[in-house]
Amino acid sequence: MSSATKTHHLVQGEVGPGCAKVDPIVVADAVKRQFGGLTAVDVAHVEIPRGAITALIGPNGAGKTTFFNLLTGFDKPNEGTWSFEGQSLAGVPAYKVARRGMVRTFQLTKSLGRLTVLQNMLLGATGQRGERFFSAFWSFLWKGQEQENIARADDLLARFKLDAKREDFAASLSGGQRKLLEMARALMSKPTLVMLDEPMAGVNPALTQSLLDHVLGLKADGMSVLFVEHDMHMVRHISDWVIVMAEGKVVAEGPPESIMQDQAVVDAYLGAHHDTDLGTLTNQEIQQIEEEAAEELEEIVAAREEDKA
Ligand SMILES: Nc1ncnc2c1ncn2[C@@H]1O[C@H](COP(=O)(O)OP(=O)(O)OP(=O)(O)O)[C@@H](O)[C@H]1O
Repeated sequence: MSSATKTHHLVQGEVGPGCAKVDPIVVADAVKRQFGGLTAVDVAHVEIPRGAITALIGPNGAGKTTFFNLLTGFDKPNEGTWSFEGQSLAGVPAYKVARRGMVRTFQLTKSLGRLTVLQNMLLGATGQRGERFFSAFWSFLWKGQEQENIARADDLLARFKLDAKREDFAASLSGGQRKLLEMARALMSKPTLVMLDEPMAGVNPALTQSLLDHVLGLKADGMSVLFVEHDMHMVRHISDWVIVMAEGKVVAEGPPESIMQDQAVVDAYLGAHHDTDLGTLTNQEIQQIEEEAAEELEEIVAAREEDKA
């Protein structure tokens, strides 16, 4: 078992919600997303540090997944600006965001389970709705460098110890192996910022350490990581920085050891979950939103294809 080497000195000036980072990779300003009368995201200012592992935590419905979707171009805010590597990303579609180096993981949906592990990495097959969506998404990124893609996929499968599963249906993988496949797939496009959506959900405790090691490995390879997670063990042990959202806003941020004792954090959780443990929340909502995001991307892809025709 390896232990996490924490990255320090991430902040410039005072620590608190919206504080400036020494070297931010993402900067968001006044980003707001409303659904009808509900304000899901209302982030005044936030900066994600480069070269570090940042956890985005908060109670169910805090707006974490919506914020993920906004940053990565899978959803559009009502207002606000944000930049990645110093360049504005407002209005940039998801596949272009990914091409620029900001990639998020996707949960392995039912239809992707009917593809092999290698096909999942390449996502070249067509047929099912989900497959078409991914195929279109990734083909924009890659533009037909098939041999290179297979070589890269094989390297990644070996690194994530999934090479023996190469020809197996993804549906036959365990929960932990699926998470590894999701991570490996995200790395296909050589990202600089990897955004992991609940990497611990559905993972058998026996595989927990291996998963944590792989996330630490991303940082060791020079990538920045932002993850949404309810598993406080993971947050405490591998994150260098924690950002807390509640009711759409950033209510606290800081290093994990101090954030866990922060009154604003305790209040944010207790306010929404009087009877829930920090570590036992469900990820049902995230799945629902991902499906909605997938539908939206499909529309974007369809619109692009119409443009080309
Ligand atoms: N497409 C949508 N239509 C209507 N309401 C939505 C939509 N997407 C999200 N919401 C609402 O926005 C709020 C924020 O949801 P979001 O899923 O971003 O929170 P979260 O912090 O990721 O929660 P969880 O930890 O449970 O996944 C919730 O009240 C949710 O019901």
